[in-house]
Amino acid sequence: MVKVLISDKLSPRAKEIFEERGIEVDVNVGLEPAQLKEIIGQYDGLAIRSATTVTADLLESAENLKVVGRAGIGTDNVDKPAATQRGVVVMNTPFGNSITTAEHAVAMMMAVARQIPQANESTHQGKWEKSRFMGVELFNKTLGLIGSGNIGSIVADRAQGLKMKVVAFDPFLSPERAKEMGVKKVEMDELLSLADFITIHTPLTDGTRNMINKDTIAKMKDGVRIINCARGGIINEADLLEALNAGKVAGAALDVFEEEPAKSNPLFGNDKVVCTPHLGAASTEAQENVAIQVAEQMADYLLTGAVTNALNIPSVSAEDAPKLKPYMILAEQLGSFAGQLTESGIKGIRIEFEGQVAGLNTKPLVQAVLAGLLRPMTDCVNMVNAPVIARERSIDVAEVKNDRSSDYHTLIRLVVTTERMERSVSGTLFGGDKPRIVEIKGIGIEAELTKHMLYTTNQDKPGLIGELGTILAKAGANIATFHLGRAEEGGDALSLIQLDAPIDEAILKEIRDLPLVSQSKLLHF
Ligand SMILES: NC(=O)C1=CN([C@@H]2O[C@H](COP(=O)(O)OP(=O)(O)OC[C@H]3O[C@@H](n4cnc5c(N)ncnc54)[C@H](O)[C@@H]3O)[C@@H](O)[C@H]2O)C=CC1
Ligand SMILES: O=C(O)CCC(=O)C(=O)O
Repeated sequence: MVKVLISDKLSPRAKEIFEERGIEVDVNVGLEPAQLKEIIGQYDGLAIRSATTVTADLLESAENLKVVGRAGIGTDNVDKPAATQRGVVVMNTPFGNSITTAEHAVAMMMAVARQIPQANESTHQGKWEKSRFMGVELFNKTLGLIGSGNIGSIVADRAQGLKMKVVAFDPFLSPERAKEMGVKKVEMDELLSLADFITIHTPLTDGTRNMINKDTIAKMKDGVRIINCARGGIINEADLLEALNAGKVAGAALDVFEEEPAKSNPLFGNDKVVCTPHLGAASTEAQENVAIQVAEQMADYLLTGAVTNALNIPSVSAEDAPKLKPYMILAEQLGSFAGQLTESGIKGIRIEFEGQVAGLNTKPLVQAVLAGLLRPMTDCVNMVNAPVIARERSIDVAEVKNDRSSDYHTLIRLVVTTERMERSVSGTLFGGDKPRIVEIKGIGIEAELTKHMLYTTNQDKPGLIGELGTILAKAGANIATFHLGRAEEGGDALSLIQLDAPIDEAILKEIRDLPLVSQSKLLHF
């Protein structure tokens, strides 16, 4: 019998749905990691919220596990690459708690504007401190929205109802969507300088971790108020505390913390800080929505193989699957390569299929490219919803097929046009099933994309390889493979270096500071 464990507090509807579908369910909330590891081997499915952390170590003991279902949005508590490697589908429920979380952000903004929690506590103590609690109005103030996806766009709508002006920074926000939302699309620095209130609605990724720090706070208006109902770790808590103490930041409202559960935190006890214990999604309605949705999705997958809202696998029919499998990996890698390098709004992409691949069902491949491309920007993208998300973000997607082969018997080329540039990347299959990159920005290069890749563009001049090697050796970073390509002798060149382990930002900076280097970035696959 199929067996599921619910390891976080979910609405009882989830258990009922599993049971109605003939699935055995255990509910065991609050397990220590070691206890969970001990029992996880019995289960085909694991239903969680944010308290359970699904690590590579846990997955090693999960020999029967087929699906992890997150009743909620953020899946930063799940090691998705490790789950993918073990063939475990990771699903989330991308929309069930968006309204509730947006409402919490608005409530937190009001609470910090009028010091409601502090005034509440004082009044309960019988102090009647009318003059202590002087607030500010929201009317006519500028709200800076960082991240304008599902939750951010609802917050923008509600804030406009309160007659606030909304400016938004989101690399994926198109001018058309900004207009539709009634917000002004701005760059990050402009947002920081304009906003009276700043609210964050991005996932926690390598790109957003520590985004609000000493430097970004310095660019904010004096007396700014900051709201974070997204994820801890996006705001540097030590830097925020310093800015609160210096009076630069007038108040902060935080639902999420660097370390959760947050039992102690340097910001606790600070009179300018309003805190809630990760309550963004905590409404009866949202919890009912996400519990029902996750149970239905997991039951469908476990009983019929149907896939909805999966973050790490494509939806493909059983017949096409074996033929498409190596191409799916290649397509996702090409998208991910371009997505990780893209730092401005994408206007359009063109996917060209040449030779053998042009004769296959390329629809899932387009979806795989899009999912790879959009994943660095949003937790919610999967092979199924990637085209919808691309459409919502006004990204034009064009597909070109040519069954004649050129230099390679089969080739996928991705061309991404952003607000600033056009970038192409192509790949083929070696030996019928081994994905290889064969071209980047018109420059020929042959490389396998593995877990940690250092991508560098530079001028083709003697000495660079030695300098790169020296920096990496000094940092103890082992080079597994080294691939080079150049447009012409002495011209633009690039390298893809496969590393055994990631390198930190300081080493990357050293590489970027080399006179011959124009760009260097660590990519993960
Ligand atoms: N406090 C709570 O209980 C809850 C927190 N969340 C958090 O809220 C986050 C956002 O949720 P949704 O709006 O549903 O996700 P979404 O995927 O619809 O929107 C996220 C947006 O952030 C943008 N983004 C990514 N990197 C960015 C960057 N560096 N700068 C500016 N924008 C960037 C993306 O382009 C995207 O538009 C989730 O990832 C989750 O971590 C979600 C639900 C409940
Ligand atoms: O499940 C919760 O309470 C948290 C929800 C959340 O953070 C999410 O959906 O990303």
